[in-house]
Amino acid sequence: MYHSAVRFWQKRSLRFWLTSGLIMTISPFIAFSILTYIFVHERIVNPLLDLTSEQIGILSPINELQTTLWDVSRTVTGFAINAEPNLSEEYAIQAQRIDNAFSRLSEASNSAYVQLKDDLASAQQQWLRVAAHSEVILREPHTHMSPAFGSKVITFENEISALGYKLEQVYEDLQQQNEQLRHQVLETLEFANKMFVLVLLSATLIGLLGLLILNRSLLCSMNKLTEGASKFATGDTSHHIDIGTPMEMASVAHTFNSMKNKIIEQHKALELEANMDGLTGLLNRRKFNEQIELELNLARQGSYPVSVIICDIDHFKQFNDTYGHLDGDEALKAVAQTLKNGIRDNDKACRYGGEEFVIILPHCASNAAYMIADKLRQKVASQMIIIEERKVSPLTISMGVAVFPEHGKTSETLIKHADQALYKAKDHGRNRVFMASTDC
Ligand SMILES: Nc1nc2c(ncn2[C@@H]2O[C@H](COP(=O)(O)OP(=O)(O)OP(=O)(O)O)[C@@H](O)[C@H]2O)c(=O)[nH]1
Repeated sequence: MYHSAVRFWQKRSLRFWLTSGLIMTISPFIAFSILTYIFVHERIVNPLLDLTSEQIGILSPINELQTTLWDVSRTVTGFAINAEPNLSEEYAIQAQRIDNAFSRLSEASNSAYVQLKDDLASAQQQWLRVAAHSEVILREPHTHMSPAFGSKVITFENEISALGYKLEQVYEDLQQQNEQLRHQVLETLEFANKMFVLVLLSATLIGLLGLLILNRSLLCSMNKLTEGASKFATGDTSHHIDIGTPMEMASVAHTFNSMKNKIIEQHKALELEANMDGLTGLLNRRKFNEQIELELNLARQGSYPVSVIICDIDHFKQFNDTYGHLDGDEALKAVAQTLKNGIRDNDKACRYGGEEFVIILPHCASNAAYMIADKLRQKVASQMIIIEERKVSPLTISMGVAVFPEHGKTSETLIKHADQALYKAKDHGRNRVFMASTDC
């Protein structure tokens, strides 16, 4: 379990870690904006909305009060004019309704502001006065309108008008405040919503921008580095990793490029060493075997001749015996240099072994090959060997020439025929060139 969890995390990419880091960085801002949004709703918007609902709850009983008050006014003045006894009962119902409305109002305005409570309390006092006046009028057993009764009715009308006016004032004030409050709540709500969306959007945009910057600066460079390294690992040595930014990655890329160039140089040096004969500087036998196959393949495809010349220094044992092995090495180097200098750039001179050399001449038919071989032979024969700053007699070489395809179609048969021609040259007195015969 622990190991699989470790493996899971180890397999996560750099992009994963960067994205996670970025999300973790912006998440406090998002959390903060969500909490602020909730806070604004819970602590500001919702209480304000409750308050407006409460005010609406107050407006309706006030409205009912106003209507009933007009009914009372009609009932009492009606009684004063007509003295109908059933109006007293009607008044009692209306008064009860007003009392109920006042008690509902006092319950509903529990958390309302002080001014409203004062206004309602004063309205209730006024109502008590109106009720007292009403009861006095309704108790009066009159048959005609006396001046005293008339003055009571006028007082009642003044009181009830004042109460009606007062209630209208309270109603309008409350309605106005309610409108203002509702407007304020809606503005706050709109602002909170806008801020919330703005914070969320900017956090997302910042996150995306951060990802984009990281992607361009780090991940792209990282990908270039990985791509360069894998190309190099698969043998593409020409690919150059080009990273400008960030500085650290550019430095890694520069170091990688330098390291790659160094490895290429070392590889070339090793390859050269592996293909070269240490003493003479010519290609060695291993490289010759590779090269002859290559040239013969090309010649088969291009249908052109390839000549092979095998050379062997004459009486080299004797030279060694006379001057010593070290001077023999010097002589071998001198002969090798003469051979190399006497051929074209496309031709290949190799040390076949001991004091034996082999030369590959692509695009060279038998006549030309013979002439080249003889020219080389003459050059070697005419070149004085210098031993310890004194000239000694030149060495001579014997040579056998075989040509693809007339003397052989494979490297083995070509070498075999060239070798046989070389033996003939030795047999016929050395320092000469022999062409392989087609019948051997
Ligand atoms: N100094 C030196 N001598 C070498 C080297 N490789 C081979 N030899 C010598 O070359 C000589 C070859 O002798 P042989 O095979 O008898 O041939 P030769 O004396 O040249 O006689 P022919 O080929 O018949 O003319 C031997 O004495 C080898 O020791 C080398 O790298 N350096």
